[in-house]
Amino acid sequence: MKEGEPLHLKTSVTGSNGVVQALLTDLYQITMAYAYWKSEKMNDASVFDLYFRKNPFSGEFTIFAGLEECLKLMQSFHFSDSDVEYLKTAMPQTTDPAFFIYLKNISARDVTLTAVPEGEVVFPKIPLLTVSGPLAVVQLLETPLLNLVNYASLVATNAARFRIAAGPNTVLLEFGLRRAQGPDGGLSASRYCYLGGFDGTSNVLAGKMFGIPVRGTHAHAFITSFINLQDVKFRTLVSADGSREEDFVSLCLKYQQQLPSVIDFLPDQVMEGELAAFISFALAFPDGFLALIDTYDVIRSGLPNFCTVAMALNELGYQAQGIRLDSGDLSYLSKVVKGKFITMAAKFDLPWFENLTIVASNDINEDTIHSLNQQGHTINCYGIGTHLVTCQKQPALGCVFKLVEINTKARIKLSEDVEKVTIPGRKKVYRLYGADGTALVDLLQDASEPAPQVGQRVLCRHPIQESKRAYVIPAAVKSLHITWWKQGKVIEHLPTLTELRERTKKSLSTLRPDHKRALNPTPYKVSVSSDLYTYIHELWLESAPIGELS
Ligand SMILES: Nc1ncnc2c1ncn2[C@@H]1O[C@H](COP(=O)(O)OP(=O)(O)OP(=O)(O)O)[C@@H](O)[C@H]1O
Ligand SMILES: O=P(O)(O)OC[C@H]1O[C@H](OP(=O)(O)OP(=O)(O)O)[C@H](O)[C@@H]1O
Ligand SMILES: O=C(O)c1cccnc1
Ligand SMILES: [Mg+2]
Repeated sequence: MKEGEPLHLKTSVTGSNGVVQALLTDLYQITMAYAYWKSEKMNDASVFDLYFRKNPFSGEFTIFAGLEECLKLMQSFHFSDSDVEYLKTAMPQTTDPAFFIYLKNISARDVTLTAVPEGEVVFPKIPLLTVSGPLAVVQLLETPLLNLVNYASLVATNAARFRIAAGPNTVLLEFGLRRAQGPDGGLSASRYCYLGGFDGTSNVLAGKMFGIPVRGTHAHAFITSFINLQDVKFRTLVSADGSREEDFVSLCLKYQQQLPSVIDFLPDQVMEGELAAFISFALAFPDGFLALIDTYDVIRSGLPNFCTVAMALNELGYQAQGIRLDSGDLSYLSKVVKGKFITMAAKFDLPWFENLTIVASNDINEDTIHSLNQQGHTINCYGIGTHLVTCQKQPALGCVFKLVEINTKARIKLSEDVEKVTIPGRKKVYRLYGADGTALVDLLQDASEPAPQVGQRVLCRHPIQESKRAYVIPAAVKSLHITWWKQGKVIEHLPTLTELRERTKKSLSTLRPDHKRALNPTPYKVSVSSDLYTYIHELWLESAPIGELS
């Protein structure tokens, strides 16, 4: 199985999550469907946009994710006999029985879904999905589509932010399953954190289902379960080349005598149980020895014990992998560890000792990583759980699903808060790039307007504020929306998770660094064409009753 390749065939788009189904919706979608049906509006031609209004985490970008799951929903969308039987009990007795026959026969075959490709960087007000089709059916899709996009995009964005904070070369592992919001929260987090730039997950089911590399170390329980060396029952290890077999415990004890003068520790202060645990782990995984060294005392016990076992492994032709720190001052301790590794490398002429993995975990968030960067550290791998998967800094994205056109007539939703006024009509979305490949602005136009052309000046206007406008001469223009679902079929190739992860990386690389910085990032411009600006404001005036003062 290739990395990022799920077990099922991509073309089949079979539902991977049985919970995602037509009934996973709010009751009001069903009651509205009934009222539409009663007034014979159910087949009115509707267009809805799904978008968010504000980037999460005080940031200025968002990663769009969840599209493949939306397409799976489209494919499986129907009400089964038992769903309909249940709905008969949930709806009032007065409900016309013919409505349930209508419900039984609906599907997404007459729905068209266009969307930004999954993994793309997106911004407020940009329709991530535009869903058009029979009013009642598209209305019924609102809740599950929002559910599938909101958390996926939020956690993918969170992961991308951790990636930016950690830099491109640090390994990022997602350790969140135990803290996630339920089983699906855990699985979704693993999938979309990988999309957002993580390198692996501890979640084994996510590894099987999505082809994400699975990684792991061991827990404090493993260390504390060993009391002394008598707990090591099988003591021998065959060398890597198979030429000899040694009593591995004795070999470790030999190095325990040699090392104090090299890395400065007192043999009577190292914890014997910890050494026994490390030895047992090394015997089980001689090629993959990575030890959790903070159970008792990193400097006095964990680190000396690690070096002892690593040297014994080395004598038998195996290279240790590294250590994990899960408490204490991670900047200070990582530097101490690195210093000792450098000493070991020099003393024994083992260059790889200098580059061993130093994993840090323990309640790490984006700010911790920025702070560690400022202080200086030698961590080259983070294991991150709670803050990543629960998105503690901002637990919801707030995507909305708004009607923008009915029977070819544009609709607008007004609000006291001008930022909440919807952008009416069926639109097209373009991203305009500068000569150096950076994204300059996203431009929304009415679908009937001609696309902006490379090298030709376009007036880009703030959708609301009259004075905010700019001329842009794009060096490249990308139409952001693709039609994914039409006439009951997925009509585009769906990328693998690895391809989506690559897209995220590439898309983020087109964004100027000041849009991505953690503190007070510059907002990216989302604008409308001059014609769309005029249209919005005309419709706004038409739709807002004039007050009378007396
Ligand atoms: N150098 C550092 N700068 C900023 N934050 C750090 C640094 N080192 C560790 N942290 C963070 O500080 C917090 C320390 O956690 P806490 O106060 O619970 O102590 P602990 O080290 O886990 O102690 P315990 O030994 O009880 O497990 C963690 O969230 C960790 O990520
Ligand atoms: O801290 P997080 O970012 O959520 O990462 C996952 C945590 O889960 C594990 O231990 P656990 O927290 O279960 O036990 P501990 O707190 O006693 O180490 C691991 O040691 C990490 O600390
Ligand atoms: O493998 C690990 O070290 C791990 C996995 C899950 C949670 N904490 C740590
Ligand atoms: Mg913890």
